[in-house]
Amino acid sequence: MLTAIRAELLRWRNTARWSWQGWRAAWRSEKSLRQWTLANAGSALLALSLDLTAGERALILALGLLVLAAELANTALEEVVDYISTAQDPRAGKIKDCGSAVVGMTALAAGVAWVVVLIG
Ligand SMILES: Nc1ncnc2c1ncn2[C@@H]1O[C@H](COP(=O)(O)OP(=O)(O)OP(=O)(O)O)[C@@H](O)[C@H]1O
Repeated sequence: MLTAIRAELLRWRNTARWSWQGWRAAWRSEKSLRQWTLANAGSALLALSLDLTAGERALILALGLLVLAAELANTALEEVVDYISTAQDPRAGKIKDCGSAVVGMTALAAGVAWVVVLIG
């Protein structure tokens, strides 16, 4: 039992380490991740300083993190496409454009949440 718990803790530690590695690699190469992180920090600061309910704050903070997650997934998609081939192909373009649209949709969701929270 103790061995199984130890193995599971080790697995979590490795998962956290590899996730951090992924974040750092994306941070180095992706200007848009850095820009979204900055925008998200501003949004989070605003959400924490305004007189919002806990639910409203939770929504704004969670959607902000979702934008960053989408940007990471988009980066992963782009890397996979370029790893397979850097040749021009409409399917490669479609994959990249859909990845980009995922980020756009999450950003739109965060924007809509802000508008509804502020205006109602
Ligand atoms: N291998 C490819 N084949 C066809 N079209 C491609 C290919 N690679 C990129 N494109 C298209 O070229 C345009 C620019 O894509 P690219 O990945 O270079 O943008 P990017 O500036 O790196 O995007 P992001 O800001 O999301 O990192 C997109 O419309 C994309 O679909």
